[in-house]
Amino acid sequence: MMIDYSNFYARIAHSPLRDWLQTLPKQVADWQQQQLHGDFGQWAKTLRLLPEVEPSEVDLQNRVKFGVESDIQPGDAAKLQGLLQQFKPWRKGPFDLFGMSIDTEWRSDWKWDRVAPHLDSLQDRHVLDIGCGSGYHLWRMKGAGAKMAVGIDPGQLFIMQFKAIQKYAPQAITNDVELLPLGVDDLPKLQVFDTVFSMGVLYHRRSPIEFLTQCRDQLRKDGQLVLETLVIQGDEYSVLMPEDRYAQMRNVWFLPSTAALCLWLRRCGFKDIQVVDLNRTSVEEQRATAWMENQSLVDFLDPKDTSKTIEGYPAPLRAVITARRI
Ligand SMILES: Nc1ncnc2c1ncn2[C@@H]1O[C@H](C[S@+](CC[C@H]([NH3+])C(=O)[O-])CC(=O)[O-])[C@@H](O)[C@H]1O
Repeated sequence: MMIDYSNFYARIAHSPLRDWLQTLPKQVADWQQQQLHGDFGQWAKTLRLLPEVEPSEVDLQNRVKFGVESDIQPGDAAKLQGLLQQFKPWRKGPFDLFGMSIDTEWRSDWKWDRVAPHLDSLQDRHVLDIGCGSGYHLWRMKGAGAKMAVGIDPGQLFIMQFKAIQKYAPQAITNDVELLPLGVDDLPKLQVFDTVFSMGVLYHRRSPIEFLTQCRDQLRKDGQLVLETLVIQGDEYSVLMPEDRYAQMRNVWFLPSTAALCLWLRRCGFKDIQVVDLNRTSVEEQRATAWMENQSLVDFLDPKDTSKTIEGYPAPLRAVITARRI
């Protein structure tokens, strides 16, 4: 029932991430022993049943695609589809495996398209994605030239989905892209990453200032932060805290204006702070699909006025902000 991260530990032993080995293996071992989700055993079994298939083609530059239809026997294709459906709901993607499209709730590729033009080159960089979900963007970071793309996320179904996709990545890539079962509070101050992404996480944190400080503590000097989060319209003193749910999401705490967020970033030790994108989330970008059959954004907006959530707050508006560590 264990997930084996020993290849990853060996991979980072001779990399700038080597100091992580002082805490990481023990944290992961404790997690495997104590904190596994009730369905984890079943998920691990599903993972082991996935058919062995070698991809003849890989595309991480325009999409996340491993293999084409002719790489896989029809029987195995049906088996693959059935097994991957056991990891529903698939929220972040889409993924293209041997001609099969995993059509996820989110078009995470659209988010990538908004972020990518504003990145310092990822060529040969060590990159961290805090709260990476199923790891869709990790693959795109690798596709953009990163030496290593490492994600952390405590969501165990996301980890299983990532492992299922990773199984079909060629060996040369597999070792450079990893998702670790950690929350942001589990990270030591590594101060080594060239780029730190955190997309869709800040509003889930009770203490956003502490969170921004934790992001900074992973960056080397002059390293780039890429922050994507929900914002509201307003001046530098405007911040929304929902009374309870926001667009039906629990655990939503602070939605600042972009001006307030820039102020927070200045106070947290960042420079070169730029709001590079502002986007109202559309019901085409976040919607129910065959791979995520639950309710989605259209159900979370006021049917009479879609500029509002069903709770009466401004509908989701997302900003991308880049900054560098002082
Ligand atoms: N303490 C924590 N530490 C790290 N991650 C956490 C923590 N708590 C929750 N998460 C993770 O943060 C992610 C937020 S989703 C963004 C995914 C991707 N980045 C995207 O931009 O599409 C957006 C949303 O669901 O609202 C989830 O995968 C959580 O498991």
